[in-house]
Amino acid sequence: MKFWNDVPKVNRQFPSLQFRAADGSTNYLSNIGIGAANTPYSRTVQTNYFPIKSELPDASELFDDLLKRPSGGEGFEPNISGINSLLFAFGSVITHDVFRTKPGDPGINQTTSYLDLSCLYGATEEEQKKQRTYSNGLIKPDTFSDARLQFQVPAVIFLLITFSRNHNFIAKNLLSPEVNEKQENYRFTHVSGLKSPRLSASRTDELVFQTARNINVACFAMVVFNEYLRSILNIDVGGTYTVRPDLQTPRDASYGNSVSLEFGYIYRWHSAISAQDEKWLDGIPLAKYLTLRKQFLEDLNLIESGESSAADLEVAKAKHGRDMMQLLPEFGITKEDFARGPVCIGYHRDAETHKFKDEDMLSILTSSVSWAAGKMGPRKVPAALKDVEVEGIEGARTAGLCTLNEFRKHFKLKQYKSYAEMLTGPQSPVPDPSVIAALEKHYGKDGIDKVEFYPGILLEAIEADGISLPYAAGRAILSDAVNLIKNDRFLIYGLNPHNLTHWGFEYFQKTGDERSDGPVLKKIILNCFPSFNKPELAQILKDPFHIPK
Ligand code: HEM
Ligand SMILES: [Ca+2]
Repeated sequence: MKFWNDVPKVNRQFPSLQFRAADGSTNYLSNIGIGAANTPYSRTVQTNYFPIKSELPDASELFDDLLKRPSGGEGFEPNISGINSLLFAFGSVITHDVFRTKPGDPGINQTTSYLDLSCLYGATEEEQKKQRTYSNGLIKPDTFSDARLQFQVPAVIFLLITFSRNHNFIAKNLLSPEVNEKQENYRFTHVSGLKSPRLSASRTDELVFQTARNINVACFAMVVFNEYLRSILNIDVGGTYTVRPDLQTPRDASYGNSVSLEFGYIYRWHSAISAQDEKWLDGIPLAKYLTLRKQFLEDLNLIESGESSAADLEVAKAKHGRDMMQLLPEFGITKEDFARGPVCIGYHRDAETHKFKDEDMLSILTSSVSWAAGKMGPRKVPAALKDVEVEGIEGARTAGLCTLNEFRKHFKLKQYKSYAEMLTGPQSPVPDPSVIAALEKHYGKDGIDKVEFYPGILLEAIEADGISLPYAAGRAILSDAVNLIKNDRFLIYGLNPHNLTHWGFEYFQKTGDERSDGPVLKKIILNCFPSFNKPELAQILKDPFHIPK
């Protein structure tokens, strides 16, 4: 038995497969498709609740009565933990990295179930190609792949673009003489006459691109561990306690990861949107855009299912293009902006450099640090997101998700016996009678066991600790984070100097830089905006997801 156990029975490390596939496949070789883009979501909780769908509450009325934040700034209350809008902008980058529900088919995830910056690099080979320059491992400046994000608040886009700049910063460093020649023995280039590998220019590009991508994803993961998860758990961001799974023993698991439908709902944190971001949302014609997009995607589904022809595809694309062009002026976006890739509302790329202005990016990122995130709970979702939420509620029904009590049972939490119990918590010792009345209207007088997982998960009483999430969400989110990270072989085994180079191994870590005191996001921003690398900026970014005291 002793000898038998020495060799892992499912081999998890494969030195020649040190780069991620564009679509996330081959992360776990015993099941190469697990977590790949365009595969089914998994289900976490089994349900015994199969209601007649037509008898369920009307989703639009549910939103108006239970989810909608009173408008005009009245409904906003700050989150007591002092967290800011930037935390949720980063949260949005994370959630869109792992959830991209197929319109019209909520069981399918169109992106990779791994934290791999798929919103930046693309979630398929085809999408990735569009991001690359195919020269020296660089990607196209200041652009990103996932067009869903272009109608999000600018902080989300500027965070993603910071990681785009970080990629090119890394790629340039890998090819510098200090790294490529001195430290890595011409790992990336061929120099005739020297003992260096015979690499073509395209092989150099591929090696630098993929290595830079791995280092960039390591940086992203490090912000998740060092700043994001610590802020969520309310652990001192400057402290030494680590939540890095690759430093814990045993470094095991890696079954590959397939995110679940339920977690895609748990992470819909629209109720935390800041008052400033809510105001911004009210100023854009989001509903018009979503209607256009829905029509287009329905057309695409008909084509995919064989009900329409390839010629119809061209017609649908041309029509969508025309419709979008008409809408652009309302968003303040020019045709030139749009032609250069996904846009950022209110901001323009320079015609020559194709880059956003450093000042614009930093102004948004630093303002978001000082904007309070919202308190969660009933009636906290900005009205502008009504269509998104109605679609969400209906999608959860189509997918046959469980009830709130079934979800709680799975996570070994007590099952509620009444609406009052569900709404009572440290921050709401006396539940709001009008919320109870609305629940009775929709789910019946004693309908607690019928409250659907979604929107139920948004309505529960919120916790007093961490970032004051609703109870079940706060409990479950950690299970998801652990699986997401511990089942990714690149994060568990791949963060080493052999895969990432010695320079890269130092760069992604909190203490590997000359600014050893700081969080990783601060380091990245200071590196990517060198002319703004000043003590004032460093101070603002020291604890980037909390409002400065
Ligand atoms: C003002 C900011 C935001 C806007 C305008 C927005 C908008 C949207 C829209 C339009 C959708 C429908 C799916 C799609 O993207 O096409 C969506 C879904 C979603 N949102 Fe947001 N959102 C915002 C902030 C956030 C934040 C802060 C989070 C979490 C930290 C979040 C998490 C999600 C998740 C998990 C989904 C489901 C994604 C999927 O399954 O495809 N969103 N949001
Ligand atoms: Ca991903």
